[in-house]
Amino acid sequence: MAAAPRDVPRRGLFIGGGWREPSLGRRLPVVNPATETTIGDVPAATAEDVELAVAAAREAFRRDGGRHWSCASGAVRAKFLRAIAAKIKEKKSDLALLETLDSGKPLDEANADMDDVAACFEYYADLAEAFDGKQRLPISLPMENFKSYALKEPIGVVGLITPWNYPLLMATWKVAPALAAGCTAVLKPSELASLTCLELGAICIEIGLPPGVLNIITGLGPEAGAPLASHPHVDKVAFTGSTETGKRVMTAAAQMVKPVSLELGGKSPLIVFDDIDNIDNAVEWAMFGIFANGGQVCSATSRILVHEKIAKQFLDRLVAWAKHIKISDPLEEGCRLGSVVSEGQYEKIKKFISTARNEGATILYGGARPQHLRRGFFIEPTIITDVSTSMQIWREEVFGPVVCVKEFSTESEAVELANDTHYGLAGGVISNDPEICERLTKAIQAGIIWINCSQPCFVQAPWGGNKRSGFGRELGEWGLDNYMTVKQVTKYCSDEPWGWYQPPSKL
Ligand SMILES: NC(=O)C1=CN([C@@H]2O[C@H](COP(=O)(O)OP(=O)(O)OC[C@H]3O[C@@H](n4cnc5c(N)ncnc54)[C@H](O)[C@@H]3O)[C@@H](O)[C@H]2O)C=CC1
Ligand SMILES: N=C(N)NCCCC(=O)O
Ligand code: NA
Repeated sequence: MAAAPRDVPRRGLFIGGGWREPSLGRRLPVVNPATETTIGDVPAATAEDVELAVAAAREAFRRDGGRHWSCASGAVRAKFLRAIAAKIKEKKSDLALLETLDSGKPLDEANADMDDVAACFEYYADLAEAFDGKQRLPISLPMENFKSYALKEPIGVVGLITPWNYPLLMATWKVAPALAAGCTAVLKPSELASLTCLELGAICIEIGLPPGVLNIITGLGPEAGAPLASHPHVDKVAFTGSTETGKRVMTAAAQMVKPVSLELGGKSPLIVFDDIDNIDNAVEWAMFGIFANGGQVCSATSRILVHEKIAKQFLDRLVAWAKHIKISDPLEEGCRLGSVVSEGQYEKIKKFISTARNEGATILYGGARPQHLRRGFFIEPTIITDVSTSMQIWREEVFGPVVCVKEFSTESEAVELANDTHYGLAGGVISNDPEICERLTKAIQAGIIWINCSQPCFVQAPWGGNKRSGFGRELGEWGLDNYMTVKQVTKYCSDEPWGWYQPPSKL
């Protein structure tokens, strides 16, 4: 069922509008995690290539005084963004297939991701267009001799470093607003899943994006990501990934006083109250919150807090539903749980499960490789109970299909448990009582709150976290602001002298 290697295009680095072999000539294998087979390779960029990519982006930013890109009207840039969206739609099934082969995610999910990718390019095309009309809004001042307005300008050359869980979608969340704003960019996708990002390079060629506006360099974090984060000619870095790497990126950027936005890990809570009418609806959202994309979602609701009155019933239903999930080769029809992304991630998840067991938690369901799958990095949906707040499984991000469940008896206990984490990306509340929902919305320390659901994601709404989940917001209008700088313009509009100093005395 796996595609033969010939189905995976062989690409170079995408720099200055064309393909380029990496300076050191090295390539990295592409592994299909569902079959453990090598299906192709991608170039491994190093500092020399980063240098070339940043230079190409800089040249594109300034070319002809920015007339064709950075200073062009939003409508000009919107045209290119719409052309990219149209190509994504045209190539949707090929792109989704590559995404699945590279990452192990169910094909249905990869298809949905491609819809989201196209929608994101379209959304930022609309914002780019609307933006021109919103520029130079006057600022009211207390002195009528002065007139002032704010000019939003593209921040410059941006470095975009992205993860493997939604490879093309996470890149798009950055590329689309950055380009809409008039920035030029160097994208560094994750070495664990780079194929679809390289195909975005092919699309840029097809639609005639001006050379250097977007550059795409695949390679390892320390070799290709680090020199990008620390580069003196990169004006801003936007990063999504682990909290550890986020700290490194921020440290590197700090040396140049370079702004960063960081979308990092999470350990998000989903709180289920006992007033609900339909336990199965709650269970389904709880499942979607942790088993979609194999739980490899930064906002996964990986800690379920359930009211003690319904805990037994909830867990019985959760196990019943979990047993029913189709776990298979991700290309198989109806698959709902594919493999995790890599052997490293597989080993890491298994270690989390064994540590939970050793620390005294109960593996209520799952916890192992499914018996019918002999190859591939598959892990059963895993439900863990008897969890205490000092356990690793309560505290650390697993990034796999593993959820821990804890009971609570009062609302204030639920809030305390929900906030008992260094992270603050998302949180969910399932309750029939609007007042409970309202109180919890305020009480949960997180950047995203879901009420009676978990994980829906809309390009129009802000996305990002607090605490050690990072800062800055992607998507919506906020996503555009990430790539803009605000310039104050103030004009003195009077013929009268300012009158602060005494004029030199006349003879
Ligand atoms: N919050 C999220 O969205 C994600 C969280 N993770 C978590 O992180 C763990 C480790 O996964 P990784 O793939 O290693 O994530 P990572 O955070 O190291 O990788 C994210 C991106 O950063 C790049 N990178 C790595 N080191 C860098 C450096 N020193 N400077 C600049 N860029 C660098 C990587 O090449 C990749 O493009 C996972 O097990 C998971 O728990 C992983 C991916 C996404
Ligand atoms: N597209 C959906 N459903 N979710 C996106 C999650 C992005 C993240 O893990 O940061
Ligand atoms: Na891969």
